[in-house]
Amino acid sequence: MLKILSGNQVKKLDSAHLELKVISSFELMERAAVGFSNWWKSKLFSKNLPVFVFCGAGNNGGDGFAIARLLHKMDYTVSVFKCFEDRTSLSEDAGKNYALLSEGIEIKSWQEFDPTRKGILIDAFLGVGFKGALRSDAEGIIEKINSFTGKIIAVDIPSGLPSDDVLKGNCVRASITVTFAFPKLSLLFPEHARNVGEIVLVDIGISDGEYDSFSSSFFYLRDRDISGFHREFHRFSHKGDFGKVLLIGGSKGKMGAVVLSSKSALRTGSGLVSCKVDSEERLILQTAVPEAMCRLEEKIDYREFDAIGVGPGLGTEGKTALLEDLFERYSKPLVLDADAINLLALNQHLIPMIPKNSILTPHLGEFDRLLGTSVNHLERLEKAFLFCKKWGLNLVIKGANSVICLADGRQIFNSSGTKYMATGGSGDVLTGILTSFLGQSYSPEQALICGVFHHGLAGELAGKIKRRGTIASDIIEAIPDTFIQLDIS
Ligand SMILES: NC(=O)C1=CN([C@@H]2O[C@H](COP(=O)(O)OP(=O)(O)OC[C@H]3O[C@@H](n4cnc5c(N)ncnc54)[C@H](OP(=O)(O)O)[C@@H]3O)[C@@H](O)[C@H]2O)[C@@H](O)CC1
Ligand SMILES: [K+]
Repeated sequence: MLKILSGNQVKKLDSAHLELKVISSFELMERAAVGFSNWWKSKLFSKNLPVFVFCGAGNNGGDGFAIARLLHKMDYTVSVFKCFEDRTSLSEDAGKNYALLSEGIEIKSWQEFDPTRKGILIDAFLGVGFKGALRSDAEGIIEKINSFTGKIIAVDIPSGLPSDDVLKGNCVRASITVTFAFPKLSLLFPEHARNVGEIVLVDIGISDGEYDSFSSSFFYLRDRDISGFHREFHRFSHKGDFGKVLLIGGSKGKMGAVVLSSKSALRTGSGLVSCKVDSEERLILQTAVPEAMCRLEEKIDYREFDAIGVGPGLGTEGKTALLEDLFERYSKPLVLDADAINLLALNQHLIPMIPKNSILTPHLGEFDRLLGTSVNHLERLEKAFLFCKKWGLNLVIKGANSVICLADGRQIFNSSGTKYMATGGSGDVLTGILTSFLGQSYSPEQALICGVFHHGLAGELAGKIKRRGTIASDIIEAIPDTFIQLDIS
């Protein structure tokens, strides 16, 4: 997993890398620009569209000059718009790249830019070196950039966005942000989605091991990380190895939730899936998911099960005793979702009884009900951190870039997923996946890392075909393909 460092650590990481690899900071900037232009090439942007590169005086601007040079070489019509006065001294590497701009590249001042022109704008005005409140001259530049109606692509971070904090002032509204080495923390906050757009991560050759000496509790989860967290099964594996799981949920009018969770547990590989549902409603489940069994007795021996997920469609009315009884009679980590979380919010005295290392999967509304409203995502992350540490629990804050908050304090941002997953039942699918992995003897950490990533990937695969028409059942149908895509047997 990639560590997410703070803006202040970026310079130190760079210096450490330059020392280790004996390359110059100029070469590192060149790698960033080459990485950007390789991504650009892959997007096949039309050469009929002129490219406007807004460059500041620091190294972010230096990236911009280098990108302008490389795109010009690729036969694009490139103009550079200087976001600084002629008397301003540029950072050393920005100065070198400015001097390398070839003749065919038009160089103008930002005031001369006509925002009604057609083209693509590259924002290399301010990067992670932006500090404090925006100066008034910078405000004007950002307003000018944002008045452009075409596509805006931010280099490293949209100008004006602080790398580790919540946006307080004005900031470039990019539709794509191409970020170097690791995604800056603030790119992953939901309140910045309109400024950041799609995130593209460009590798600049800093290996994972080089992050070891930097401390951070934030991580970024990518597809290459996943196979290392999976368990392997062999020829002699039997149904029992794949786990016997129980899902508790489903009440009148809410049976769909447990239908989705149980199907998703089966598609994730569970050997045996049983459901504890209201007995009058059982036919719905048995018709929709014939592979699942119904357990209708009042007092189930929970110890029969390798894993239990509770909450989808459960309802809250008269269900507190069920939860309390479950906590008393089952000691393995549980998956708690939806109404199980709502019940905990209403009965906070039950929280200390939750089996250690259990997993809670609130969406933002459930999170607020459980832990109170937060003014922003940073506060939400802090609340989750304190909650997980205090009670020895794990929690997923669901959303774009869902965050896995582990009991040991690490917070892992997921990279898979799509806007098309914002559909009813998507969370019930995650509950099924997580319960299934726990039942296959994955540790809660393994189950979370694999489960959250596979869930997002299944959504991506379904969304590619169904777009806005994606429904939770499509996500379930795509789960098997995620194993193929990640080459997990
Ligand atoms: N490993 C990596 O990730 C690599 C990183 N690289 C790149 O380097 C970037 C970081 O470069 P950096 O440190 O030079 O700072 P940068 O973002 O250009 O900002 C400095 C400029 O901002 C200005 N400024 C500051 N505050 C301001 C305010 N409140 N309001 C207005 N202006 C303000 C400040 O002005 P000054 O205060 O000096 O007058 C100065 O002009 C990074 O984001 C990435 O793009 C790659 O090249 C290679 C590998
Ligand atoms: K920028």
